[in-house]
Amino acid sequence: MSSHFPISAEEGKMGLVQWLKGQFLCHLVICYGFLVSGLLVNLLQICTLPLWPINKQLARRINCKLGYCLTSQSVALLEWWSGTEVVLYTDPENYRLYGKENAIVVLNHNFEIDFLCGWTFCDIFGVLGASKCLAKKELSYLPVIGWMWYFLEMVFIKRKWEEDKRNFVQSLQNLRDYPENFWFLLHCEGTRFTEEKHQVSMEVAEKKGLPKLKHHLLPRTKGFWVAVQNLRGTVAAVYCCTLNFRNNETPTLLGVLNGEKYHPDLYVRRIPLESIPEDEAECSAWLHKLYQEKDKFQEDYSQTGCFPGPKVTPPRRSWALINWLGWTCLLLYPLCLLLVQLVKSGSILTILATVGFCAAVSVGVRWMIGQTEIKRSSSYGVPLNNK
Ligand SMILES: CC/C=C\C/C=C\C/C=C\C/C=C\C/C=C\C/C=C\CCC(=O)SCCNC(=O)CCNC(=O)[C@H](O)C(C)(C)COP(=O)(O)OP(=O)(O)OC[C@H]1O[C@@H](n2cnc3c(N)ncnc32)[C@H](O)[C@@H]1OP(=O)(O)O
Ligand SMILES: CCCCCCCC/C=C\CCCCCCCC(=O)OC[C@@H](O)COP(=O)(O)O
Repeated sequence: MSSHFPISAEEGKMGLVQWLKGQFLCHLVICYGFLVSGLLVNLLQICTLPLWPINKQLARRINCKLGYCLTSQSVALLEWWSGTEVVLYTDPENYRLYGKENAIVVLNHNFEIDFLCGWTFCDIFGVLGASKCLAKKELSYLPVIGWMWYFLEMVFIKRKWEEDKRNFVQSLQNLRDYPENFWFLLHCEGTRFTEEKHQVSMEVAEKKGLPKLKHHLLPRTKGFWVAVQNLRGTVAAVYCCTLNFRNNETPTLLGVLNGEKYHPDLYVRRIPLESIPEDEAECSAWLHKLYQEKDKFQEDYSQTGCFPGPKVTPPRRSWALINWLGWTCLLLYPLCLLLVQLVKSGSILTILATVGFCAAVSVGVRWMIGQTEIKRSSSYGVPLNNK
């Protein structure tokens, strides 16, 4: 039934803006800016190679800034384009420490944009350029983003412990003299939540005599223990982070690109590193208990729509937007000149080449976005003991 109330000018304007955000041409411009600036960032990172043996700390700092130039574009997309506001539930005493110390972040892995929400918090607390993650090896091959991570000393693993352990320990040791404050993200579940993986991991829990989890896969404990042991003295605390979205939202990166606004809530508890057991078996049991608590928070959230404790909506920083607009203007200018030349020339070949270029940009970024989709998740974790 149609409404009899006339829409106001303000509503009309909002409708137009929302319509524009869904248009392919806007997406093409955004993706073009992201890809071309990303390749330029990669190129500049390569140029820092000769600096590493001479002044490693300076090379690292420069790479953090370059990394920020690229990663913050996707933060700007979330905060300014889609209008998503991240809400933080945490102890105000701890809030003051965020961004001022190194930390290991333990986060659930249920959502396609959990990495993007993580980056947004990193930006809010000023650690985006230096933020790191224990990531599957496949991500290191991602054009632009994966190549950038190589210079940011991200830790990649094949999820095969015997093959990983040497490189893993060495990469963690390298972080001991990192010149900037960093957060090291660990998704202890090791893969994204699917019903099938959940069922398999709960069979493992049963065999191990552990309580079943409803909202998480059973955590794999080795990576956490090794990270804690190797980062003692470097990292001050573990941030136990539990992320969920209001109204049962299932956010996607394509949704963000289409300007859809989401409502993420993050509950953060700060746990001093000294309070975590050193012994592997005790540390493992400690992590299982942590996940049982996290599961309870998620269950309560699904009933009440909120996490415990005071909440705050930290203000978004303008840097991400300024950086994004700067790159867009810088890269749109030559593109516009090229298009004008193109129209003037009237050459079919040049027009075809341009259309081909646009199609390649669009397909390339669509493929990258595909990597974030849970339906394309790896088979890790199914069947039982599959690695
Ligand atoms: C204030 C705000 C604060 C914070 C804001 C939040 C975040 C911001 C922070 C930073 C952002 C930075 C960057 C993010 C950007 C992008 C990247 C995003 C995501 C990438 C993430 C990934 O790629 S996840 C995949 C890779 N990572 C991992 O796998 C890590 C977890 N895994 C481990 O740690 C593992 O231990 C391991 C891989 C190191 C080794 O695994 P392995 O299996 O060999 O050993 P384990 O001992 O751990 O496990 C073996 C035991 O497990 C049992 N088993 C068998 N099958 C299963 C099963 N299906 N489920 C559970 N358990 C299983 C098995 O029986 C073994 O048991 P035993 O008793 O025999 O030991
Ligand atoms: C201006 C903004 C430009 C918009 C275009 C943005 C394009 C960015 C595209 C891709 C960013 C790639 C980031 C990849 C991070 C994916 C993290 C992830 O979720 O990995 C999954 C891994 O944990 C577990 O894998 P499996 O579940 O075992 O399989």
